[in-house]
Amino acid sequence: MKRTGPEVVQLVTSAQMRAIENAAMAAGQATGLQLMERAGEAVAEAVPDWPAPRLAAILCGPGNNGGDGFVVARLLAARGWQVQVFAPGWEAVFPELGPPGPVRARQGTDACTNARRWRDEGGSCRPLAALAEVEAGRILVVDALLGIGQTRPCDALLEPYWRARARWDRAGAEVRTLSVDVPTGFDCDSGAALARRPFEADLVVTFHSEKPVHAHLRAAGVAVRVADIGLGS
Ligand SMILES: NC(=O)C1=CN([C@@H]2O[C@H](COP(=O)(O)OP(=O)(O)OC[C@H]3O[C@@H](n4cnc5c(N)ncnc54)[C@H](OP(=O)(O)O)[C@@H]3O)[C@@H](O)[C@H]2O)[C@H](O)CC1
Ligand SMILES: [K+]
Repeated sequence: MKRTGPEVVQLVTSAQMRAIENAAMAAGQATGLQLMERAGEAVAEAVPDWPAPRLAAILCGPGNNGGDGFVVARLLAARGWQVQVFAPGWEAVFPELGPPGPVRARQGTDACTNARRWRDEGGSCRPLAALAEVEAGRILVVDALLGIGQTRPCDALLEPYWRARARWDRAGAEVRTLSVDVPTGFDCDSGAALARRPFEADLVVTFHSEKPVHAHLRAAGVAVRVADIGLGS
């Protein structure tokens, strides 16, 4: 987080963020894949070191936010977490997800590279509806459904999570939540809700600089951490 004064936080819009990323990539400072790996590493570093048994339920959306999620899945599995990925739109990479649905991940993206890497290293994916089968226990939910690219209502994406979350809470589960970059259900530049119940994160890990939505979240008492992913000042 860049401070131009003790109390002033410089916010960047989603368009400015993309311009910064594109400029860094064009200057050869980093590739998109390297930026995504650094983003995933920063999120994994923010994960509490819970004692086992501990499940990380990683919700991976169809864009590069979901790509960050596949990096986090790989890193947490390597650290001994039980990891389950729930990934709408990735049927082309994970046939076990069944026939394609309304959400489609684009092929040939950095996210797709990480989705394939998760698959090739033995990882699997389940539909979001399979959250209903997750036993109540010690659960970390990583929200990598939508990030700075969300633009329209996403209640349908979040509904399976809220249904499972109600069951876990009734069963007394210990649930912690972490959002990658922006909680799903918020517009990055206005902070406006894009869902009746946006994802509620205990912690949001964003990259390079806060966006306007983060100022709203901090004002509402949500913890926001800014990770440096090597995009310079
Ligand atoms: N190298 C990089 O670009 C890095 C990016 N980081 C991470 O990337 C995201 C931004 O990724 P982006 O793909 O631009 O956007 P999102 O992942 O947030 O989502 C866009 C995709 O989701 C679809 N979408 C949008 N709204 C909805 C919705 N309500 N329901 C379903 N699907 C939705 C959208 O589809 P369209 O039809 O709108 O095209 C896109 O497919 C950023 O937040 C970071 O997490 C890395 O952190 C750094 C490197
Ligand atoms: K997110």
